[in-house]
Amino acid sequence: MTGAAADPNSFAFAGHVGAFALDVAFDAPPTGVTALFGPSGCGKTTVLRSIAGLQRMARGRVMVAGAPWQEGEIFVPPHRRSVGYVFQEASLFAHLSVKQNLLFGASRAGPAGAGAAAAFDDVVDLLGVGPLLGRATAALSGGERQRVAIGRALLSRPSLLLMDEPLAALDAASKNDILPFLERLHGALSLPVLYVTHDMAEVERLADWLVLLQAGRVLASGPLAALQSDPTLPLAARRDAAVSLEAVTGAYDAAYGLLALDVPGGRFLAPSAPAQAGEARRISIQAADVSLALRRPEQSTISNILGARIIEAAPLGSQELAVLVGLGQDGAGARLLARVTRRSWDQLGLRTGLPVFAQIKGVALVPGAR
Ligand SMILES: Nc1ncnc2c1ncn2[C@@H]1O[C@H](COP(=O)(O)OP(=O)(O)OP(=O)(O)O)[C@@H](O)[C@H]1O
Repeated sequence: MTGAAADPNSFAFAGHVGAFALDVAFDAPPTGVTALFGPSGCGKTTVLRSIAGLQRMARGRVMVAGAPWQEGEIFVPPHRRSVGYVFQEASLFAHLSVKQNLLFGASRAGPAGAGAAAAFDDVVDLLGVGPLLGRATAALSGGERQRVAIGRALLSRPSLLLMDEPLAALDAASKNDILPFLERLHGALSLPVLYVTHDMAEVERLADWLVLLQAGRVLASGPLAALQSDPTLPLAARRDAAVSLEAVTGAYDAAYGLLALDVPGGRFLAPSAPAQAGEARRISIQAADVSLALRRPEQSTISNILGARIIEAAPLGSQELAVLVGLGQDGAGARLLARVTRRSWDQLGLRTGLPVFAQIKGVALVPGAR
């Protein structure tokens, strides 16, 4: 369970809550968003509560930034753990204004000083809550309440931010309002965030690292793209199975509104608003939009046709396969999933190690700057 070299965060719990058995162990990188993803009832909230010390499992180990919060006889009580906790429903103090709610968070961070004042302004800016400071919390929308709750959690200067489905209670419009703030947060914070969700679109927009949970166990954990592209994991069987890749923008073709996006081993073209070259952008490619050919197709309407090599395949039911390909002649580039029928697999004689051409029908730019 050793992760990144610098102060990895590691978590392990085993025990029961009522009849539910939990047995998990995973690491999270020192900064960035780790999504805990899995079906309802798989234990996501129980894991967060155990990390916060609100739940004590029979066995547990919690290391945050190199400090033991739980290990053997050590059990740091919840109020001594440096966590910010954001819940599905923002629990703000109704008798306090927005500013007073935020200051309450800051008061938990220790003595106020110049640094604390700067942090207050930064957090207010980051979350766009400046215009709300004088308001009563009853006068806020759901999305605004969540932004204040996140701000309050951040101002307590936590070593770890826990977010339990912070968008689940919001309607689609409020969700879309708040996602850009979360994305900004992602870029600006140098602390680890554990983010519980069962919405894959949120994972794709916000997460760098993924922990897949199922029935109280960890199915897999690792970098987002590595888990998304693993044809043997349940993610690959979803109709919306997709791989997120970190691309760098190239030239913009204004005549056709197409942006070049470079990834290791290949270049994609995607419809886009004008963009500068040399910017990091996350792109998403759905497995259902990737097909494979033995020869480079000519006279195709598909403009993204890249040389690749088959790395691995796994059955999806009885009629289809999830096929992992690596871009480039040697297959060492970025990895994509292709959903192909068993019939095509047999008729083309596809197999591991075979060079192919991947035809990619749709390349989506994931919203939000990376
Ligand atoms: N206090 C409790 N007593 C008994 N069982 C509990 C308790 N808390 C949780 N459970 C059970 O433990 C299991 C895991 O619950 P948990 O809330 O961690 O799941 P989850 O993955 O967060 O689910 P959801 O996505 O629906 O929020 C569930 O079966 C739940 O019913």
